[in-house]
Amino acid sequence: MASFPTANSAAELLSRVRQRRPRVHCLMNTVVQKFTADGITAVGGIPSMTSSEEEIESFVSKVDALTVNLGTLDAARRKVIRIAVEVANAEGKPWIVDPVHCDYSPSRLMFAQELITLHPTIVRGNAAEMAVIGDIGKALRIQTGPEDELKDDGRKINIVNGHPWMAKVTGTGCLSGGVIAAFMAVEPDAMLAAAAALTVTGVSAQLAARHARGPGTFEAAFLDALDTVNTNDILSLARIEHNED
Ligand SMILES: Nc1ncnc2c1ncn2[C@@H]1O[C@H](COP(=O)(O)OP(=O)(O)O)[C@@H](O)[C@H]1O
Ligand SMILES: Cc1ncsc1CCOP(=O)(O)O
Ligand SMILES: [Mg+2]
Repeated sequence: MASFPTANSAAELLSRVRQRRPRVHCLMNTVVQKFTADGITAVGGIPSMTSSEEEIESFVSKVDALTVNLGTLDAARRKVIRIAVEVANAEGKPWIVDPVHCDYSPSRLMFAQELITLHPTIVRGNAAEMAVIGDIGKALRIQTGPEDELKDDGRKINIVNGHPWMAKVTGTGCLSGGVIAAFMAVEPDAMLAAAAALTVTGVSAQLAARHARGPGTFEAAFLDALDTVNTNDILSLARIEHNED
């Protein structure tokens, strides 16, 4: 029987990420490449970021997990994403899709839906994006927001951590996709991995908010907290709720 995520499993998986230092490749929008890479590094992973057609096959072959983010999408990145996903699938590597702004553009929505037919491990978006995405097959569904809702074939989990300043910093959702990929690299159960990743980011945000004055100082304090968050912080602050319905 599948197990349910807990504060203990989140803390254990964070230790695993820090110990194993998984490699995560990010096909990331141009706005938050630096912030996403910094978040992955701070939590203990090793990011790579190229979108070059010549290099993508080699890079995906070298990493442990892949993040596909559809922000600032263009024709060249669509081509590279298709190659990356083919390599990840052929090599059995976990990958996550973030269908950024698919609710703004029919063309981007169609591309997101095309990717979903290729069996991503996880689809994560905000409420507006997840409202239009439709059927995601057997992928783990994550809708982030004031509460993060995670749903697979038998488990429904809410993570009630985080801070409103996360919504005032561009790219916290994109960064969460990178951190989730780092956790998927060390834990095959996508629900346990993603719940741990979102608990760690949410608890880190709460710790950061104690030292910040607004979104600007919060952004730096959040990266600091991803680096220093520890088992005690997680055990005392994690709010992981199991839903029966
Ligand atoms: N009001 C809030 N309170 C707590 N956490 C939040 C809040 N709004 C967003 N978050 C957190 O910020 C991150 C990004 O979520 P969201 O804003 O839904 O994504 P996106 O950046 O893709 O729009 C998630 O980790 C989520 O938990
Ligand atoms: C990550 C992010 N957050 C706000 S704008 C942005 C980039 C999204 O790119 P696009 O405008 O092409 O959706
Ligand atoms: Mg987003």
